[in-house]
Amino acid sequence: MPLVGCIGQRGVVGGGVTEAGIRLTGVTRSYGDVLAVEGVDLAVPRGRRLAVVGPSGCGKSTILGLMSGLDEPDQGVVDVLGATDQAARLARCAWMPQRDLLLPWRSALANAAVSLENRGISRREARAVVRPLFARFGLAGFEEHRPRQLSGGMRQRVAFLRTFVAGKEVLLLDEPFGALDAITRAEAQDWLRAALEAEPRTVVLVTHDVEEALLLGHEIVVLTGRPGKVAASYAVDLPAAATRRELLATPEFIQLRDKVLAALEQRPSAPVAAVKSADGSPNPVRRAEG
Ligand SMILES: Nc1ncnc2c1ncn2[C@@H]1O[C@H](COP(=O)(O)OP(=O)(O)OP(=O)(O)O)[C@@H](O)[C@H]1O
Repeated sequence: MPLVGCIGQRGVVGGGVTEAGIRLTGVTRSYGDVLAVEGVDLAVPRGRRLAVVGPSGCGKSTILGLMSGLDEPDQGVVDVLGATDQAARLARCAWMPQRDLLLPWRSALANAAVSLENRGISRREARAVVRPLFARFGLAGFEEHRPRQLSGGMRQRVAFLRTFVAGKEVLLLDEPFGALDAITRAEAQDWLRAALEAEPRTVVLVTHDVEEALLLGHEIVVLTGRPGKVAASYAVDLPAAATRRELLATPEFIQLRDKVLAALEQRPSAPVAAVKSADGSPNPVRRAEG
């Protein structure tokens, strides 16, 4: 599998996937006096990738926690692949946090295999499953290295591999590259995108980085400041480009980035065409206009 192939040219939201993925309807969650998110409506078609951006503290991680089944809303419904009860949501979701949380005493291989072992697969079998994936994840030759012997980008790849082999259909990625320097982060984004193109999952990515949202999401949702509400959403429909640099320089990329930034800063931007969910229904969010 090429790690970075031809980038851009994603199918638009509405590209024929009809199965329900994740749907939040009227979701509100408070922590004591703090109203974290209010009346959130979101839909992620199965097999698609939603990027969630918003100001710090607006409830992005709260939304992931609700999807994952680790938390319950005060109001509203969280449906993950047809399941609304907490345990069933937990069973469907794998979570990748910002920090890699690798076990320092375990090799990269043993760390990546941990999620399989947690599912009751023997250590030997788990490692045999994970080992061939190391090359595909750009980690060949580093199987026996301890986390401290790996670069930040490599550690994140091991963490992602661990998340990926957990066998869950939904991947919840909470600022997975937030701790990486700019160059490593760019490589990690290209790599993750290629990995998800090769083996699609239903993905929700929380990020502060608008470029990352454009590069990795099929759709982007912008939240308001706390309490987080959906302010706008955008389909990501970019032209084909041979390289990341070319893609970032296309008028489509620049325009969309400006629209998302404008929505984040709550300043006017050019009108945006309505986005449709993959099942053909309008995604239940307000659009940035103006
Ligand atoms: N378990 C909790 N107990 C109390 N308050 C919480 C809890 N989880 C979140 N909050 C509060 O809810 C609000 C939303 O938090 P959340 O972490 O979801 O925001 P975020 O958008 O992910 O933030 P950041 O971008 O800074 O990571 C914040 O004010 C936070 O302090």
